[in-house]
Amino acid sequence: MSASALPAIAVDVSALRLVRDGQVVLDGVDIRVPKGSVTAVLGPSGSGKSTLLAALMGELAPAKGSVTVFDAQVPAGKTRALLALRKQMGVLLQGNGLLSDLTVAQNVALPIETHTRLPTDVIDRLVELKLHAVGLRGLKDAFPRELSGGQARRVALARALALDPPLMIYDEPLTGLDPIAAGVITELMGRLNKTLGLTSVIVTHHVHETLPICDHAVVIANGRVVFQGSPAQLNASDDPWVRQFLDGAADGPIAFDAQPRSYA
Ligand SMILES: Nc1ncnc2c1ncn2[C@@H]1O[C@H](COP(=O)(O)OP(=O)(O)OP(=O)(O)O)[C@@H](O)[C@H]1O
Repeated sequence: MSASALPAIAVDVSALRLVRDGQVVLDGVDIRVPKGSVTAVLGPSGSGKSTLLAALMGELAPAKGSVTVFDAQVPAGKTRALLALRKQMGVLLQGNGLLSDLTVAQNVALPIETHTRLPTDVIDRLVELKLHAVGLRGLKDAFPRELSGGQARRVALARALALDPPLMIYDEPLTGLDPIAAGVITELMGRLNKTLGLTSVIVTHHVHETLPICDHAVVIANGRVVFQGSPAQLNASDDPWVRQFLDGAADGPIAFDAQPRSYA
């Protein structure tokens, strides 16, 4: 699908209920991710952000409701249809998942070699372009153990971009990085979204670092969406759930040690 043929809503989550081990994690969740946006999915630890991503990637089937990505319902099970949809998603998960025995270039080449039959010289050129996009062309022959945390995350980002997916999904991309490396990754996520014409969904609790590159924000708490709108609207919100999360207050409606709720 060419970028211009994509629908205006990249990800549409409707009346979604997600259950893990008999416990309702999310219920009645409606989220619309506008095409071309950088959308932050925010919420306290254990609120269900990663569980939502699992549904987006077809790893967890809805107990109720639906998830569509570029107008296609996310298929259940490890089907061919799911594989095809997953090729449209570049995913940067917590931990970089780089293979330690492979060089930087070999790590980035892996998805291209797996999913295409392109000749080696074309793959080499594509890898060079992806590494250039994250500012690491000079490190193509390095091994993961020789990289700093920020460099390793940039390599993982180049690999996530390898197949030119129109949708990027980031799960806690700033975790474990020092403030400078976190700033570099944040700037890259925003710049790549713009220059490559992507849609990005960033799951994070790094609110203040991430919001400046976002044009849409969703806050999840207590198993539901408590806010959806622009970063300016988020900052202006006086909703007690939103305020407690943004201000990092110990007292408020969000329980510090929330128990999962029973599946009714
Ligand atoms: N694989 C799993 N099996 C069973 N329960 C799970 C599983 N993964 C998460 N949960 C439960 O689902 C709830 C939501 O967890 P989830 O990891 O989605 O939250 P989160 O908002 O991503 O948290 P964090 O910010 O700490 O990563 C928690 O109660 C958690 O214990």
